[in-house]
Amino acid sequence: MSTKWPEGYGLITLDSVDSTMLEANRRAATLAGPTWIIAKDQTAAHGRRGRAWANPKGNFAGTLVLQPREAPETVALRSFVAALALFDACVALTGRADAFSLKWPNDVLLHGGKLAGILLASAGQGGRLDSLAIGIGVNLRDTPSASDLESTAVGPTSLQTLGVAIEPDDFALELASAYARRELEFTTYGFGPIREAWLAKAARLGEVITARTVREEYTGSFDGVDASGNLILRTSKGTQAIAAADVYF
Ligand SMILES: O=C(O)CCCC[C@@H]1SC[C@@H]2NC(=O)N[C@@H]21
Repeated sequence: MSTKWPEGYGLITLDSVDSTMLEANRRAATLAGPTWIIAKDQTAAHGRRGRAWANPKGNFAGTLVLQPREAPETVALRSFVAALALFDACVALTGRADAFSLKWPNDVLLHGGKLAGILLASAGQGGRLDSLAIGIGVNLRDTPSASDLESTAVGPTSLQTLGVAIEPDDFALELASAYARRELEFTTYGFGPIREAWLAKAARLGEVITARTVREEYTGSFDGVDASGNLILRTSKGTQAIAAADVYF
């Protein structure tokens, strides 16, 4: 059976935009339901911690805008929901479950290289969120050049390296459908099954990794992810639960 656009999800497609994240911010108040904003080209795409995101045409770039009802800490767990949906879409389109893995908090790796990144941004006031924007970039065809990346970053890769040519529109359909399924799982059963599924695909679980926060660096055994989505690292100074960091292998 061919994949269908998920019921209840809107779609806005743009030829060119500065960033689908900025477009999501401009449009959020006018959107009544979950909506994907997808662009063929972005002129000012950005990633986590304000880094530039290279977005050559032929790769996938989109932002899903949601109107969440939960507390902010629950809303933030959608970073794992989105990562799993990305994983699902990649497997559905390539048939290669063995090739992909997940890197905390929300990168998708292909044979250990960075295939896709996710960026979350929320808007709201007084402890209540009015909207959540989940930005997703996937190297379908091209990878950024090494000179555009930090020397310590995981090297980039693309789906093309698997010998499959996937058009952005086809990827969008598969991703939107996978996201809708994972979102339903999350809102019905909570974070538990999402966390289990994420851990089953986690890269370097049980191995020694380094997490760099704004102020500190921790190296230790990657013991898992807790019920709040924190990275659990067993270090020589004890077990650390880390809420936000860049991870290095
Ligand atoms: O790994 C990261 O740092 C996250 C990268 C997120 C990039 C996507 S591309 C679509 C959306 N628009 C942006 O400007 N950023 C996100």
